[in-house]
Amino acid sequence: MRAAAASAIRRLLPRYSTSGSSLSHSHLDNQTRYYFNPHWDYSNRLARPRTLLNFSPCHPRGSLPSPPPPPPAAAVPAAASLLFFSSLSGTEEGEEEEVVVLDMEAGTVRCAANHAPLSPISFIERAAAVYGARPAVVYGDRRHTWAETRGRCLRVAAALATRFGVARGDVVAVLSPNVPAMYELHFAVPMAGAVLCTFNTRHDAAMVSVLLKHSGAKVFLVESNLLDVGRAALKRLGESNSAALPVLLTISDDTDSDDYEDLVRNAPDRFDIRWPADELDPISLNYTSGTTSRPKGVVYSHRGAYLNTIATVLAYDITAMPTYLWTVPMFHCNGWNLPWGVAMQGGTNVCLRHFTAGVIFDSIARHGVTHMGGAPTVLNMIANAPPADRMPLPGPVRVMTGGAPPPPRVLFAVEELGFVVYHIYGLTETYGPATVCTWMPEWDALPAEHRARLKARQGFHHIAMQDADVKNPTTMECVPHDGETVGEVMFRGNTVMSGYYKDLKATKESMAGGWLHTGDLAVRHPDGYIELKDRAKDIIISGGENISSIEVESVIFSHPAVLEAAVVARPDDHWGETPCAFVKLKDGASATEAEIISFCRERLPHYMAPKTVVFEDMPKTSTGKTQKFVLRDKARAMGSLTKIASSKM
Ligand SMILES: Nc1ncnc2c1ncn2[C@@H]1O[C@H](COP(=O)(O)OP(=O)(O)OP(=O)(O)O)[C@@H](O)[C@H]1O
Repeated sequence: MRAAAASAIRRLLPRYSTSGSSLSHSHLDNQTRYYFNPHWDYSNRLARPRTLLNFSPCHPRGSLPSPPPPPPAAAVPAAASLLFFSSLSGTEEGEEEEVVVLDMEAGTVRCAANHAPLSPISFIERAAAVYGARPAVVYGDRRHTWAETRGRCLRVAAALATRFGVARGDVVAVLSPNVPAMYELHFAVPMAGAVLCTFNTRHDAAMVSVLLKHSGAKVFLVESNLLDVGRAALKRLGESNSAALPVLLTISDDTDSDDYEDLVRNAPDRFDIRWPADELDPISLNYTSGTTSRPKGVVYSHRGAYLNTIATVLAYDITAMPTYLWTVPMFHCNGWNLPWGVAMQGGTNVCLRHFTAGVIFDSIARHGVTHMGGAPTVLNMIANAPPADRMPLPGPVRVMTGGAPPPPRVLFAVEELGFVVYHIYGLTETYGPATVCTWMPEWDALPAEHRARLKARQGFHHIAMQDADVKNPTTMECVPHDGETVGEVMFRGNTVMSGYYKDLKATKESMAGGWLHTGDLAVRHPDGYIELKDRAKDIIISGGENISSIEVESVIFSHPAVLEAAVVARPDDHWGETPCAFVKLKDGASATEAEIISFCRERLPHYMAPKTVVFEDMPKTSTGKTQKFVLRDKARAMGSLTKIASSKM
């Protein structure tokens, strides 16, 4: 629908398809012209109209003309509301400025002076003005200031628009690790009025071609090390698709053979940023991790991205001019909004193509990193870094973790090294971070293990999310705050996605009853904190008892020989299912199946302890999540434990 709306806007107002608007407001006149207000239900004559009219400075105070009577419903042209939205985006030189009368006894208005569509583009505009000479992007020997970065983004936007015909609402796809171009595209693509779609760098050509087709990308930027995948994806797309293929552009460290640098070098000198016509215009299209199913295309708006950026920056205590180390992939929920967040605070982005624990410690020492992020696997990597790779931290380093349940033992271990962990939880559907485990100062005095257990809880919604709750999905009643009753986590608010791309049915289903249904199962503690127990798909039901795989994993993680653990259901003829643990041991460590099982039985009710333990590497998504569906398939293939045992007898 939004695509249809966008093309209708283009037809109605050709100015938006070419140069964009300049946000200048020069002409105010006495002529009053009314537009239909999309917020006014014309079929309901009792609804109080809020009128859009031309502002006239000559109207004496309190004497704005009374609004016209509502037109008959049939007379409202379908395009009227589109005209309304587009007219709010600012006026060109010589055009009229429109004002919405909000009323408050006919004294309040919405106009360019007091309303602009919220957009993260404004963060880089401000960063260039305030922090212009300060470093924005560091990558190897490369350094760009904020003034340079803003200029480069604008030139890329100009080149995309003028050389490749990228128009408002077009999708620009990117397959790249965290190199400077990937950072800049988070601003350049929205500046061109287009929608940024970043792909998971671990996808194979088949998946990339499916996503290219689904997204309808017009331009496809691929980092040089991923060119084989990119080219193979385009080849597959060409074989299965009659539509025009996206233009392929390369991103390379070798600036001489880099299409991206060519865009920067050969862009037109002048380009007006295409600010969103409406703050709900899409800014990005993010495919989910595909942990439980085929990735879904989640649409973010400028408004949601703006709000979630501010909320994330606040939740994570990012004050002015931080140094941020890029260990969260920018392709995942737009790097948890922090390409925009670091600009908001005029910080320095330390970009990395790949990293190990050694690279992390080295970068922290070299650049004075103050903030970084990472899934619990990254924390685990830090906690288990070989002594030769470790370096003392130059100061406190704040690490935001999320994306998967952080085992308390891992939280404990990284905090021992001097990191300060912030635990956030969210989904692609909530622009990444949606809750934060808000830390209470009185908890500092608790024993370390208790602190880690408290920090492993997911907490409360952040300030931009209206509400988070744990509900019975059938009755929609809230679960009691008893730390035991399990329900589904649900969200509502301004940082819930606009919807699934091209899938209105799935969008409506996901938001049934006025809440976003997450599929995550949780309890609420007496202090109100939410604690995740499992994904609905991952819970194990054994002899009628629900077993939280997260709880069993936390215990296995606390075994000194264990590096990683994941627990899934193994079908069982007698119990229905039994817990089956997949375990990866630390280098040089050893443990047997019987040892792990008895370790768990000493710390958990016996029915929760795994009945099977398999020692092997974990299959992972590139966002560091264990692919439990792969492990479930393996456990299923093992067959019923009870049957095997009884046949042995
Ligand atoms: N802090 C956290 N603690 C526990 N689980 C978390 C945390 N953060 C995220 N998650 C898990 O990650 C999920 C969101 O992941 P994401 O949106 O990246 O895609 P996915 O759900 O893994 O993929 P798909 O929906 O395609 O299966 C949440 O629903 C939750 O299960």
